[in-house]
Amino acid sequence: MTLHQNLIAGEWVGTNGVENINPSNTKEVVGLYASASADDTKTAIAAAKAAFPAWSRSGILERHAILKKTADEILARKDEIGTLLAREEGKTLPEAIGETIRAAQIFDFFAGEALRLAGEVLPSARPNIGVEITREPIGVIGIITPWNFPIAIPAWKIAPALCYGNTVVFKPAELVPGCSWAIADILNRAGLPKGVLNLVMGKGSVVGQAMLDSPDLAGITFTGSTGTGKRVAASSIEHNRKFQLEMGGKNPMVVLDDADLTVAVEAAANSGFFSTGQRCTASSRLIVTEGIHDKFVAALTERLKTLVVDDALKPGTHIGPVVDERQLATDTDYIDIGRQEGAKLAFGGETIARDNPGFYLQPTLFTEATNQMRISREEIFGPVASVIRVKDYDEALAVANDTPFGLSAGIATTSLKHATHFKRNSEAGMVMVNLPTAGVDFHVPFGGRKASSFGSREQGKYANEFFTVVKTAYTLA
Ligand SMILES: NC(=O)C1=CN([C@@H]2O[C@H](COP(=O)(O)OP(=O)(O)OC[C@H]3O[C@@H](n4cnc5c(N)ncnc54)[C@H](OP(=O)(O)O)[C@@H]3O)[C@@H](O)[C@H]2O)C=CC1
Ligand SMILES: O=C(O)CCC(=O)C(=O)O
Repeated sequence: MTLHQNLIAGEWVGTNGVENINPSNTKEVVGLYASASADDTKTAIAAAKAAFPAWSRSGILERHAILKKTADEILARKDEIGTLLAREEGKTLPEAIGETIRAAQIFDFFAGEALRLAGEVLPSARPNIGVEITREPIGVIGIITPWNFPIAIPAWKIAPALCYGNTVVFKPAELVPGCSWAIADILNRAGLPKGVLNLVMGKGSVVGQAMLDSPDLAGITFTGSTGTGKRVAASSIEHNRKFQLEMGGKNPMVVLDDADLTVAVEAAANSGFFSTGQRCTASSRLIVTEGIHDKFVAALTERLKTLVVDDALKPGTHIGPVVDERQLATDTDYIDIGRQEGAKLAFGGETIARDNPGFYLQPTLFTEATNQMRISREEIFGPVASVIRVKDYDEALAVANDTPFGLSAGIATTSLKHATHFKRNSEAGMVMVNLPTAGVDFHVPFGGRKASSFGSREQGKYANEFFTVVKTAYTLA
């Protein structure tokens, strides 16, 4: 089997490989991917540092052309890369192709942004002096990504980093190196100069830790668990560098008495269970007012019965497998915790055997949950959601905001008054009205509040707040 190597200083290197396993069929090896050492990581950081002066002064047409070429190739290969994504992560093929198209759109967007780099010229408060305000790249950026969006999250960190003139050391999650290798290969062939993007696949405890320990990274952008996020924060404070964290969510979906039942059920099914619930924007807290509660639970349960859990590549599959054995154990542990806490198991709760050995779990719905239970407070990251019954809108809003997290929040209602009030008063970074809590656009800001996020927003033009630093220059005329 071909070994997919790391890209360090423009060379493909690495001899030892790790098997990338398909969670839909654990007998299938998707590919063999190199595993970098701490020393390889230091070499990659040194290469990025050496490449920074030239890349930071590169022309905007060069940056535009490379990002555009990358977007075009990803789009042209969407079926092939989408299939790879589905095989390595387990989301269904339509979801995986959709994510691949989104990655292409992100590269395309930042190809355009490279042509729109701008500053400001202001008169000084003093006569005969001009003031220029510009944004400069910050240096070498460390990018650490999770397994749940193997191409979109790398794209939305790499594309702006390069667009604004930074160089990159990129460590994807060891579980899903395939799509990241494909991006590095495409960017390399699109003409990115040596050392500007370095791919270091390998373990978080080795490669990721070597990045955290380096004094030469000017910034780290991270998406993943709260625990690792805190390590990124602590090491960044120690090394005086910028950092940006996207971590967990415990996103509420409020359903009011006046909701359109079909809209509410579709939004809840999508938020809670599509992509196997493995989205930081997933909703696992369905907060439902008394008048619609029983009808909503009955309709959602009927909807869950129609969802097919099977191999990610099989036509007709709605929910693919859980990503690996460890995450499956987390999910089933939480299902046990929910039962012990006294929530009522309304649907699912069991692992399922399919033709191929894989990590298949029924979509699982609890009712009679309270917002104090652990299943309502901790991120599960699987296809498990609970219904919390509330009296009215005011209580629903209070429960929705009563969480350590603040990434996304949804409401299903036909009341303009409640929708407007919820948009203003939800303590989340992203609010959805009559839409799932997950599934965001590629060109607008993404991020949360409280324990969900730290630092400036990702995506869209707001990405420049992290990837650049402002300079104010005064000139005597
Ligand atoms: N907000 C989100 O989008 C996500 C949230 N999560 C949450 O996190 C839980 C655990 O998932 P998990 O994959 O373990 O998340 P992690 O935070 O461990 O992984 C995220 C990234 O950090 C890397 N990493 C791990 N340890 C270190 C370290 N010491 N220094 C630097 N980098 C490191 C990982 O590498 P490697 O994988 O190679 O070890 C991976 O690339 C999930 O159940 C879910 O609750 C998970 C993924 C995404
Ligand atoms: O909801 C989405 O489309 C994005 C979610 C996401 O980025 C995540 O789960 O990490």
